[in-house]
Amino acid sequence: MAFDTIEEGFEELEERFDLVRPPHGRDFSRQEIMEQIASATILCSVFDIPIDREIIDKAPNLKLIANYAVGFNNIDIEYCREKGIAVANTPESVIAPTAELALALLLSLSRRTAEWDRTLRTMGRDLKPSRLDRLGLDLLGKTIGIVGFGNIGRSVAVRCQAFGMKVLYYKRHRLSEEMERQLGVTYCDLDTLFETADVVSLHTPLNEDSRHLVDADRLARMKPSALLVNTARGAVVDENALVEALTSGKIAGAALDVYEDADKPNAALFRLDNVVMTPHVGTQTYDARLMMACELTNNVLGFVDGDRPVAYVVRPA
Ligand SMILES: NC(=O)C1=CN([C@@H]2O[C@H](COP(=O)(O)OP(=O)(O)OC[C@H]3O[C@@H](n4cnc5c(N)ncnc54)[C@H](O)[C@@H]3O)[C@@H](O)[C@H]2O)C=CC1
Ligand SMILES: O=C(O)C(=O)[C@H](O)COP(=O)(O)O
Repeated sequence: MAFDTIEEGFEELEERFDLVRPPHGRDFSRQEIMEQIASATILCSVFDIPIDREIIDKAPNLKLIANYAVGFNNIDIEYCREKGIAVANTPESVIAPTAELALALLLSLSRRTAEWDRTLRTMGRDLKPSRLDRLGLDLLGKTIGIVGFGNIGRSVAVRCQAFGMKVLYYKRHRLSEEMERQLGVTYCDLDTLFETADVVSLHTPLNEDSRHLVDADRLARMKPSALLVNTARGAVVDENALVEALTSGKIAGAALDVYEDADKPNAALFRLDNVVMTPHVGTQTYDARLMMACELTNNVLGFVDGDRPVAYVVRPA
């Protein structure tokens, strides 16, 4: 699939609206948005540019913010409510790709594929591992604890069950026992989850309850053999505490797609071999990009025409 095919997802927007787009291959900067937004009624936003009061106040005609992401921690939701600005996101298209990346990272960490790749490239054909070098971890029979059991968390659960893992989950509002039975998952409180799981995978949005949900105390509760996977948002984890836990052997490893400081990894992480890292690429697939474009377009058209469901985070006033 080529990039042009992804563009098809935005075609109806191009046809219907006076669309102001950034140059091919990059996003508008914050400054550019501030300069161009004065007459806009609809803003299509991306997760890494905060849509805060300062930007919103520059757009007196703004009626809808259509986020090109499911996570909306980049948007001042309360201020949108106050101003009667609707907000929509793209929940459907990100589920499978993000769940797949969580599994890709977990497998890379548990089987040390990134380490082996680096070593093999360095040593070349001379590499002949001894039978006890860099032993990995089987997932079969292990327990995964999923924190935040929404669309992506559940999708990760199903994939882990296919690997023969037991699934514990935590979310703020427990599922019914019948639903837990159907899904084959067990609810437990956060501390028990961190103490019991062989793998902890994070899938909460970033909100006031989840900021630093994984702190020094929770990391200290984990088994020394346990692995942490974060494809949610960087600030769900206290990254300094994580570096300490990884360095001191409190936990065995971490697989990270997101980072606390504007998605830039703490420099210490680069020196740790028990860490696998990707640069926030949960939805970096052709399929996801096309679907996200279609979902965003659908939200905008549904808002304007009122003829189809829209994935609202904040409904129109
Ligand atoms: N790495 C990447 O590229 C991507 C990251 N994400 C992140 O994943 C997050 C989850 O996405 P979805 O599963 O689609 O969202 P969702 O809304 O379907 O599920 C979120 C779940 O977390 C629970 N939750 C909310 N606050 C919580 C808290 N403080 N403590 C514990 N549980 C809490 C909710 O009850 C719900 O079960 C997004 O908000 C986004 O930040 C999403 C897509 C791509
Ligand atoms: O959906 C979310 O939430 C995400 O984190 C995004 O999928 C990230 O998407 P891009 O901004 O990388 O397009």
